[in-house]
Amino acid sequence: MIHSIITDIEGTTTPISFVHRVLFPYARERLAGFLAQSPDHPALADVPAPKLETLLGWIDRDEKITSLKTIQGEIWKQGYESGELQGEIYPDVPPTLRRWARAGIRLFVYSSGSVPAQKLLFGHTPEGDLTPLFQAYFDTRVGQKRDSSSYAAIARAIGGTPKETLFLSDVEAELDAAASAGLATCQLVRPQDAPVPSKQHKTASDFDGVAKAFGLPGA
Ligand SMILES: CSCCC(=O)C(=O)COP(=O)(O)O
Ligand SMILES: [Mg+2]
Repeated sequence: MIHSIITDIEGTTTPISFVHRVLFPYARERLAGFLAQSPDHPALADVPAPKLETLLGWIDRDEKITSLKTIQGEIWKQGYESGELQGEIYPDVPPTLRRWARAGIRLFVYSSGSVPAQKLLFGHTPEGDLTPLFQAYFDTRVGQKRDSSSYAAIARAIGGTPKETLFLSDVEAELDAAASAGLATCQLVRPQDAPVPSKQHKTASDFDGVAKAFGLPGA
């Protein structure tokens, strides 16, 4: 019986194209301005000089480095607050999350994006503010998403039994790490994002498929 669900963002609730073609370029284009305006921002302390080139390289290699994720989140904040950015969510996600929350299932987010960036994305969707649906948010400060210790730490933080906690992601290595920590897992195989379907984990093409696979409230 699943009592808690932890969801990834990119490729799971949100198209990969939105992250790579909208969010990342938005931050990349404004990075030099951010460095000029906030040279003493604490997240820059861990960035080796030359800072602009280092950060641009990290973005280009899609490095999941906490200081980069913090800085991207700071830049996206201006975009969400001005209305230039709106968080893209797959249409099956909001109604299914609402059904699960109404059934008493506790909902959490774990993404490489910073917690403030996660809240901005779910707080500014075409369906309105989805943040009240989630009990807590986790990012790389808890550990990297391919390390099983990250899932063990999240499971301890949220309480309950790991096997009654379901982790949703499109990335098999993340699901392997979560399964090693004893969590139930399901791979989202979104046709638009074209991931390689796992042979080790249950798969679903949308959140309603997750509901069917685990006997949860669905459409
Ligand atoms: C918080 S939205 C931006 C997502 C992001 O920066 C990222 O690197 C995607 O990571 P995920 O762990 O959600 O695949
Ligand atoms: Mg993902």
